[in-house]
Amino acid sequence: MRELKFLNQFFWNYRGRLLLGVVFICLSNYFQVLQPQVIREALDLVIEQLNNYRLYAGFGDVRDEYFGILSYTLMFFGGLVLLLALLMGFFLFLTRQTIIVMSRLIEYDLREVIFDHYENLSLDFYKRNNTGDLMSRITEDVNKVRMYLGPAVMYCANLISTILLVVLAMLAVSPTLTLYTLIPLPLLAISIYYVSNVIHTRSTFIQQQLSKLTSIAQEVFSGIRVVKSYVREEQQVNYFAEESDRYKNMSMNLAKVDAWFFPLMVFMVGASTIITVYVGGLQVVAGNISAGNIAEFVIYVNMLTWPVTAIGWIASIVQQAAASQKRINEFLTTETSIKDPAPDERRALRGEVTFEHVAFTYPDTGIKALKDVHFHLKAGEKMAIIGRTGSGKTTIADLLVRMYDVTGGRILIDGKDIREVGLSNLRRRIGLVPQDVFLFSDTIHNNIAFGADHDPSREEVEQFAKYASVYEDIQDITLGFDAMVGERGVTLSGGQKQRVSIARALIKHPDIVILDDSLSAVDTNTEQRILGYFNEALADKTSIIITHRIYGHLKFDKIIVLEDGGIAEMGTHEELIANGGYYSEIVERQMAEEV
Ligand SMILES: Nc1ncnc2c1ncn2[C@@H]1O[C@H](COP(=O)(O)OP(=O)(O)OP(=O)(O)O)[C@@H](O)[C@H]1O
Repeated sequence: MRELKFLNQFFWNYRGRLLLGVVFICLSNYFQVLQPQVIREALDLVIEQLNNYRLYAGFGDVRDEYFGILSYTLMFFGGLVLLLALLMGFFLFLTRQTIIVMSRLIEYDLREVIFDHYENLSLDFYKRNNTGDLMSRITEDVNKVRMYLGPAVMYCANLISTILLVVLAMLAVSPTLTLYTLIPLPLLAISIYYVSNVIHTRSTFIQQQLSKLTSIAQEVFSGIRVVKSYVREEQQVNYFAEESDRYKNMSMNLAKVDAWFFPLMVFMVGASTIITVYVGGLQVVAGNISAGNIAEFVIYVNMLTWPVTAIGWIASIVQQAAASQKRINEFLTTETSIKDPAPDERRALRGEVTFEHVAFTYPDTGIKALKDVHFHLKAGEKMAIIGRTGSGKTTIADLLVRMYDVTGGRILIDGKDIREVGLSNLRRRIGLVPQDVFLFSDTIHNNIAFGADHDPSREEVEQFAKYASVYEDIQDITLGFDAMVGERGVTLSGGQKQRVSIARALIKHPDIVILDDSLSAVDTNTEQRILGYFNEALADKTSIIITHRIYGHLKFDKIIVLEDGGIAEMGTHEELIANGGYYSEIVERQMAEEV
């Protein structure tokens, strides 16, 4: 329950609504409790009038008069009960409008807080936790917490005020009858609590099985090309059927327990009613209470049924909410490992990059990705990083934008340790085109404009698409720049995606550009055009190009060859050719391929 304390600040923010909600629920219950009293009065009066009516059996006129009074009285009481019901309903409406609306507002705030926190967490957090888990905490767990914020709070206030008002009204009539009537109710609360718990446990398993089914289906449909080409349809159907069967059995088990819920409730309420009628009857005979009081008590018992049943239900909701809030808090208390020392910093970078004996070990796997990497790039210089797969090239790019912090040595930009410069400013000023291109499910225009700090015009977006050599490709698509990409849109080829991603990085007007293997899927002519832009428009910008291929079109000031996380070769094209190492090997291989 400690976990739920976190939510008190949200209750405090909406304290006005909460307080009003409690007042409304008390008023609603007050009018509800008046109803049985009116009914009792009506019943007692009817009995009395009936006796009188019978008494005047021989006196026609007086009899008729009594009959008139009786029907008038009944109508009056009927109207009164209706008025009370209306008042009760009106305040119940206001209760829901305050407490349930409050819970929805808190749910919204909570989601925003979690989303905002998620976004600020570093990449290693995302590597440690899978996306499904992150999603379920922000959706399902928040939903469960919402049940506590709204319904549980409302039913709890309802429970307390109903019990208080009803028991006070009952005690005013007969303490003995009250005691007898209330005996079965704690039993009802306890049994409902147990049944609710069993229902909850089984529902959780069902929920898990359902998400398993969903992910199986999703994976099969996403990988349908592989499934079809390996003729594995039947195998997948069987697997799905097996899991589906398990889901069905679990649901059947739940249905059995569910079936107990209402009979149990009806049984307990029935027992309470019988006791009331029996003990009440004895009291009427003894002259302690009136016959109308029995009817009044029977209505009270019915009034108490739902709130008492709700005890078990509330307890179950609170338990689930506490478990969910614990999971949410786990992430909310996770601090980002990448701190921003100057969030408000905004300045251009000159573009001087220095790696001083940089070492880096991935935090979770312990893989030593970089060892003693040492180089210096003057502002405006162009550098290529070449190396076998897994040699640490991407790691260099990630460290430069502080996706991770170095574990040894330091990285300087314009002579300053990057851990001391503004993180957002650093990322804003570096245009990184990552190796695994990701485009949002949005229009091509918006995907490119995403990179800009301002809201760029169509002309500007088109201009950068031209620089990235993807303009003509986009023109060939029916909707052009307004075409959607992603799951429900056009499918761009690997090379087109890479170039859209380059346009997105360039529209930032970055001071340092890093291309991480971003030209691997483009042909030589296109590559030539893109690199032409680097030679001309970006001539004074520092550029780092990670590649498996040698680009003859761009004159690199420095080329480094990485091997097992360390620099194996470093120099200009001519120097490295003269060296006769890995670099000259690929140059030779590439030349042979081109021939
Ligand atoms: N997020 C990560 N967590 C743990 N280890 C990682 C992570 N990313 C990369 N590695 C490991 O670090 C090493 C260097 O990887 P890196 O991606 O920098 O290589 P690369 O030279 O860019 O390879 P490629 O040319 O295939 O893209 C590899 O051994 C890789 O397995």
